[in-house]
Amino acid sequence: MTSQFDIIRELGVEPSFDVAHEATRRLAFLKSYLLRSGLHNLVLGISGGIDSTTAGILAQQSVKELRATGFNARFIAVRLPYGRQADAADADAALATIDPDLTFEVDIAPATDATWHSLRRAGFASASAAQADFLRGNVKARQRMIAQYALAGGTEALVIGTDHAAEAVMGFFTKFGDGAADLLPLAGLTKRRVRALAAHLGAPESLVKKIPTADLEDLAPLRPDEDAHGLTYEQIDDFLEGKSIEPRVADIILARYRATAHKRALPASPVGLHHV
Ligand SMILES: Nc1ncnc2c1ncn2[C@@H]1O[C@H](COP(=O)(O)OP(=O)(O)OC[C@H]2O[C@@H]([n+]3cccc(C(=O)O)c3)[C@H](O)[C@@H]2O)[C@@H](O)[C@H]1O
Ligand SMILES: Nc1ncnc2c1ncn2[C@@H]1O[C@H](COP(=O)(O)OP(=O)(O)OP(=O)(O)O)[C@@H](O)[C@H]1O
Ligand SMILES: [Mg+2]
Repeated sequence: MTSQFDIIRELGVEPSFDVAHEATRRLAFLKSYLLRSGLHNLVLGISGGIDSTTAGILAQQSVKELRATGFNARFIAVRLPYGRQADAADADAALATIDPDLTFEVDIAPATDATWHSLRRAGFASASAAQADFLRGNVKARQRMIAQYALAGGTEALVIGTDHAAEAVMGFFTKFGDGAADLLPLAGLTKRRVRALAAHLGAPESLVKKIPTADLEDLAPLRPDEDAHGLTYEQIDDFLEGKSIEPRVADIILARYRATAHKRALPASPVGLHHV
């Protein structure tokens, strides 16, 4: 049976955290991977949340440092609102901090709505309005993936993902949506460590302290992730940092980890290598 300490090891959460060291290590990772990839650019969706702000600052810094060595590299930020985004001002603040080489804004509403209407026309009916809203949320996350990969394909770029240990342990991402990426510079970090890294890199305090939200549901705009988890990030982070955890909390996390194993693995196949 998988234990708290197996998960800590599997997700690569370090026993101690030195913010300056982590910033340097993660910048070095982005630079060396991009250099060896044969490509030149990095693409990332900027939501106005702290994860994409942090990854965006790292991405912009990494291409700047590569350019200083004579390698031609750029960071391409993408705004991907579904129509009008309630916290658009936070996305503007994130972009002002990151100062990307290039910014695109792609509205995912037409593609999301067209997919949904075609499904309905084909006879697909969801069980309830709440289920429809949830499923449409995952369609939004996958439309964001489609837009980022189209931009990457057309600009010799790699797609950055923002998954970190606190989302990975809960499987809190859309499979092949925001879970799809080429590089994960925040891997292994707890949410509080992402915030510490963001503060170290100069992110505004309002974003460092912002309430995390997937913001995928029309029926619950800006719904805090913690509502969906039924747990706080403090509890999830304590679990991942090896602290002593209330058994009820540990049981919820262990159950989520087991139920979402397929999202952290390659697709299952009969050749046996990729079973979860
Ligand atoms: N045992 C198994 N083996 C292999 N595949 C399995 C499987 N069980 C389900 N599946 C597949 O996985 C699918 C379900 O996964 P998925 O489609 O991802 O859907 P699901 O995990 O149900 O929903 C995604 C969750 O992630 C949250 N999210 C999404 C995007 C961003 C963020 C954020 O933090 O910003 C959070 C979202 O709020 C929601 O709670 C199933 O429809 C099925 O196709
Ligand atoms: N409206 C959006 N515009 C652009 N990218 C988005 C948008 N919503 C989500 N994304 C992308 O999907 C990723 C996953 O969303 P997630 O909510 O986990 O991260 P975040 O918004 O950056 O931070 P937080 O989890 O604290 O809200 C984001 O980091 C971003 O790359
Ligand atoms: Mg968010």
